[in-house]
Order: sequence, then structure tokens, then C-alpha cells
Amino acid sequence: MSIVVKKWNELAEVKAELAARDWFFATSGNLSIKVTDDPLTFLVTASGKDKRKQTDEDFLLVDAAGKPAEETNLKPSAETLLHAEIYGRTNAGCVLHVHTVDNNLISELYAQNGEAVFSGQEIIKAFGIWEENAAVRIPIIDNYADIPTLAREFANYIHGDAGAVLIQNHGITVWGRTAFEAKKHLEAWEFLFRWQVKRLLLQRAGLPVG
Ligand SMILES: CSC[C@@H](O)[C@@H](O)C(=O)COP(=O)(O)O
Ligand SMILES: [Zn+2]
Repeated sequence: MSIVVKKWNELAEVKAELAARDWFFATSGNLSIKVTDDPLTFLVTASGKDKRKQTDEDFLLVDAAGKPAEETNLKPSAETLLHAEIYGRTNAGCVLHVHTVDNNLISELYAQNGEAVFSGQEIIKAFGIWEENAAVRIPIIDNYADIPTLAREFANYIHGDAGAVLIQNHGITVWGRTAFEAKKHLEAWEFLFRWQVKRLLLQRAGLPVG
């Protein structure tokens, strides 16, 4: 099996799992997986598709600049530049972007702080952090309509081979060394977002949550 086919299958599996979670509303979301390092190429979702559907036109191979690396009628994701920034600056192997109601609410609630901070949750261990009472923080950036501008701002928050950024009233972009790690981190962030939104509502209702 060629490396492209192997990576295609791996990304298709992650895409199906995120689809099963109903995280691809209204064609939103984009995913990618690195295929080669030198030269850098990665498979990225084709733009504008319903990512819940599985077809043989789901992904296309692009280069370090996010341009198609081979002849195709498909258009790479509108947000391919963000993926390219991550692969160009880190050893990440996979990038996942989803829009959920909870990640949008958290991005709006904490936008003025420039980040959202979470602590006191066992699931934080999914980030490989084992200290008691550890806190995790996710930066929140403005949602520029101009993608090169968004990618430049986003690049300021790419600090390692695994990470995540919330784009205000838009969605989350998560990356990891492997597809497994990226998906694990995405699920952990979405757990924390959902927990916090529910917690705030329960607090508001006067229920005894911390
Ligand atoms: C209705 S989705 C809005 C898009 O602009 C974008 O944010 C998105 O996540 C999907 O775009 P795509 O070009 O299909 O990757
Ligand atoms: Zn998006």
C-alpha cells in the first residue's frame, strides 16, 4: 500500500469518527494529515464538501504552500493555509478543525481574556499533563475573513508539535504528532468546553456546582 493510500485511510477514519460525533455542521470543518516531510506534502479535505459523507474525492494532496501537488479538479480547504503554517513550523502529523456550538460559545465568553483556562478535570491528563490541579489554556484569536491574515495571526500561537487555537465565533483548530493525538486532544478540548458551558448554566440556575 502506498504512503498516500495509507495516510488517506487514516484520515478517512478520523473524519468518520468526527462525523459520528456530529461535528461537521453545514459543510464546516477541515482535516489534514502529513504524507511526506521532504518535500512537505499533506492530504487536506476538499473545500465545501459535506464532511459527513465518505467519497473518493474527500482529500487532495497539497504542497508546503497549500497548493495542489498533483493534477486535480478539487479545491483545497479554504483554511489550508492554517494547516500549512502548522506543518511548516512543527513536527505535527495531523490537523483537525471543527465548528461546534460549545467551542463557539467558549470563544465568545472568554474572548476578552484572549484565552480560556480550565482546571480541576481528570480529562486534562489526555494532554499528557499529570500534575494534580493542573490548568490548561487555549488561546482565542479574532476571526479574520482574509485567510492569509488569519493564518499570520494564527501562526503566533503555534508553539509545539501538539497544540490548539480557538478562532472566535468560528471553531477550534487542533494539531498533534499523530492523528490519534490530534483527535484525543480535540475530544478533550470539546469535553472541557461542554463541561464549562453546562457548569455556567447550572451555576446560573443556583445549583451547587463548583
Ligand atoms: C460553512 S463552513 C465555513 C468555512 O468558511 C470554513 O470555516 C470551514 O470550516 C470549511 O471550509 P472548507 O473550505 O470546506 O474547508
Ligand atoms: Zn472553519
